[in-house]
Amino acid sequence: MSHDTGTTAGPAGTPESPAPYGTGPGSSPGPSTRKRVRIHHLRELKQRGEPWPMLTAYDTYSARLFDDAGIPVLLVGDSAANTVYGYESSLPVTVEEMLPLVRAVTRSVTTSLVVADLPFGSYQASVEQAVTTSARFMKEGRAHAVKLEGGRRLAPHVEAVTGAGVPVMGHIGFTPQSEHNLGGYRVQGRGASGDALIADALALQDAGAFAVVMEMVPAEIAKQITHELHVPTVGIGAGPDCDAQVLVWQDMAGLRPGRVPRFVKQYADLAGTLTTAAKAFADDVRGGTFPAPEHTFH
Ligand SMILES: Nc1nc(=O)c2c([nH]1)NC[C@@H]1CN(c3ccc(C(=O)N[C@@H](CCC(=O)O)C(=O)O)cc3)CN21
Ligand SMILES: CC(C)C(=O)C(=O)O
Ligand SMILES: [Mg+2]
Repeated sequence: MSHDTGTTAGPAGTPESPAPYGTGPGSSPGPSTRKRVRIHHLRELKQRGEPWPMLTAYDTYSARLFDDAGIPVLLVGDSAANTVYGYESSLPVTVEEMLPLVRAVTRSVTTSLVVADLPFGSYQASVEQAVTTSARFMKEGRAHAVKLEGGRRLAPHVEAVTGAGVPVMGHIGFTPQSEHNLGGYRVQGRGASGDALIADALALQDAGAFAVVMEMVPAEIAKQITHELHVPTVGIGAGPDCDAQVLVWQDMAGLRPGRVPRFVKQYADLAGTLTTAAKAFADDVRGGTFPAPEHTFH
């Protein structure tokens, strides 16, 4: 049985109720004219063949900027383990560390749909644990949806969480929380394992997932899965044929120090900009030119 019509997406979208986004590249309608992005809008974009962007966000200023820039979906990723907390991998981050970030982002947006990434160990143990943790992210974090990693084995969890009224985004391919089981940061679904990946994607859709992230998957497999699913696919290192693309914002904006994965495109050099600004501030303070009269109260 398919649960994909969902109970949380509201009335089905019609051609007469266009999505708040999807008016072409570079479109950025003003905040006052935009309504909250809903799951049915994302499916309408898929039906129209219009790719959409997703970015991570972990704090208020970035969330407000991306909301105003017309990014329809923001993910409070467990990549916060790396980008916020400085852990070596995403495994150590906890629900207690993620919840305040989710709350900060949902408090800051008017339009973007906010997805909370469930951290490692907070949902795998049982369907009950998955429902309980998801409810915390909705109730305390005010998220609009949750995301969890895993394929067929997690289908019962996805079905239970969806049944509880919480939209679920799946995540297959390279799933960072399973790094040690997968043998490191490697492309998944090459050769014969491509069939397993297709089965995973279909199982998540049948369990009620409203979208499926595919990370580090060969482009041909990602294209096939995208055509077979009626819910949107979101690629990260999964080629150009996914319905949507996601990047970690500090990777995309060049804030992350050091080498970035092959799937990242850097659209800015925030690391260079911030370093230059910090050095200029330090020089001004040391040289006695800051604060100037205009920064001073009398
Ligand atoms: N800042 C950040 N960006 C991410 O994309 C990200 C996180 N953090 N944290 C959680 C996971 C970890 N992810 C990662 C991290 C590293 C590679 C990586 O090093 N990939 C290499 C090797 C590929 C291979 O061996 O085939 C690459 O060049 O893409 C990939 C995904 C994706 N997620
Ligand atoms: C990269 C995305 C898909 C993610 O799971 C994260 O940021 O944690
Ligand atoms: Mg994640």
